[in-house]
Amino acid sequence: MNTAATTPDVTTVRVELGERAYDIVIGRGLLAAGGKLVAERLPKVRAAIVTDENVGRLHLPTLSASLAEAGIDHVPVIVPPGEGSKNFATLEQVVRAVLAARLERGDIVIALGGGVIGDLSGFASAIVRRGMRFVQVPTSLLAQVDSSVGGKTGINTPEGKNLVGAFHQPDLVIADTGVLDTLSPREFRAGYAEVAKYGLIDDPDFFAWLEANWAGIFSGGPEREYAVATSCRAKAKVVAADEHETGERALLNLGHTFGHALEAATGYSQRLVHGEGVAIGMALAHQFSARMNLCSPDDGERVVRHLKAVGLPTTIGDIAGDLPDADGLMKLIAQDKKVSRGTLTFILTRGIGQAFIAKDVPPDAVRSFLQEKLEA
Ligand SMILES: NC(=O)c1ccc[n+]([C@@H]2O[C@H](COP(=O)([O-])OP(=O)(O)OC[C@H]3O[C@@H](n4cnc5c(N)ncnc54)[C@H](O)[C@@H]3O)[C@@H](O)[C@H]2O)c1
Ligand SMILES: O=C(O)C(=O)C[C@@H](O)[C@H](O)[C@H](O)COP(=O)(O)O
Ligand SMILES: [Zn+2]
Repeated sequence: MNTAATTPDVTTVRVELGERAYDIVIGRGLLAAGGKLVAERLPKVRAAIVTDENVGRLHLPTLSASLAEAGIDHVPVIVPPGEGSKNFATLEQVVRAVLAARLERGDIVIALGGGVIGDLSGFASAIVRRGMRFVQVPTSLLAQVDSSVGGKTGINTPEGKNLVGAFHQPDLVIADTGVLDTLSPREFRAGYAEVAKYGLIDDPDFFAWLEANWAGIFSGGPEREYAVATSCRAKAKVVAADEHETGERALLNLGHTFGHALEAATGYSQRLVHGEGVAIGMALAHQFSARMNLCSPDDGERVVRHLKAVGLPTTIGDIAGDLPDADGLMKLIAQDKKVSRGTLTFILTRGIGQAFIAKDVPPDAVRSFLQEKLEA
């Protein structure tokens, strides 16, 4: 069970994981209270703040001042922005900087940034001294609604997305919804794909609410806090029930089997950022489900209509430049972590909000579906 306590300014969602339970604190302007929130829960720690050049320029001074005010000694570790930083070289940079600062096992790594920074520095915190404490300060919409929660950390390799990593839960998540005001429209849209995902998995009412209210999320109205908190509650519930993805957590992978293959195929570059891959992947998952007579084609059309309305890509053809052929994409899909004894698992659907885990999906059906989509 997850509990949530709401005040006018701050919403707290608890991730119920026994002795590793933690709070997600959500509200506008929380960055300046970051030091206090950390000190209340983790007294007398030192910290490394890992961030990227963009977020560091915009938001590091506020967090740094608030840590100093709370008496938390800290060092910044700044890496290049973008998916390309989820690699061994940047992991080494972060690990070495944390060691050089002589942080102890009980000290903290703070991820100040989007999902790239969270995944990268979370993995560093999992392996330095066999596991340090970790605080997520997510600054992208995607990180606030998804990647900062649940403890999946890791890096990419040319073979595939997130293939090297560890489950390592944070001790605290501080989501200041105000910092999203500086996010580019493209990155905001990309993060929105993961918000829509929660509706499509098992909450058709939330999807319908999003269809009616998405503009308020983008413009920074109260809809934004509601969408972040609803997404965090949905994710916290799944993570509490299945922390290590032995079962239902795989539902959070809706759209990701296709999406991750497309991200690898585009070299983890700006040609396709993660949330865009997820948007295309969710459209494909609904269309493939209709092809397999699991849901109505109308469901796929509704998903595409909404994702397009917010400006997200929905087809493979929306990706600029060359892509591998269907066999090349199938090779990438075969590296998916849901593959078991060589058979493919996809998250498919019986309709809006009715996703399910489909094992033993016939590869020939996927290949011919992809062939058709590549030619469209
Ligand atoms: N661990 C998980 O459960 C999980 C879940 C979803 C996604 N992910 C991972 O998250 C990554 C994608 O995260 P992302 O979309 O946040 O990408 P990102 O971290 O690359 O951030 C996107 C861009 O926005 C910039 N940015 C971030 N916050 C900003 C702000 N407030 N103002 C201005 N610019 C800002 C960054 O510098 C970057 O250029 C992928 O690697 C994906 O695999 C992990
Ligand atoms: O937390 C999860 O579980 C998810 O699947 C969330 C996804 O949005 C996220 O992209 C995750 O990193 C994908 O996990 P992976 O195990 O397929 O790498
Ligand atoms: Zn994702």
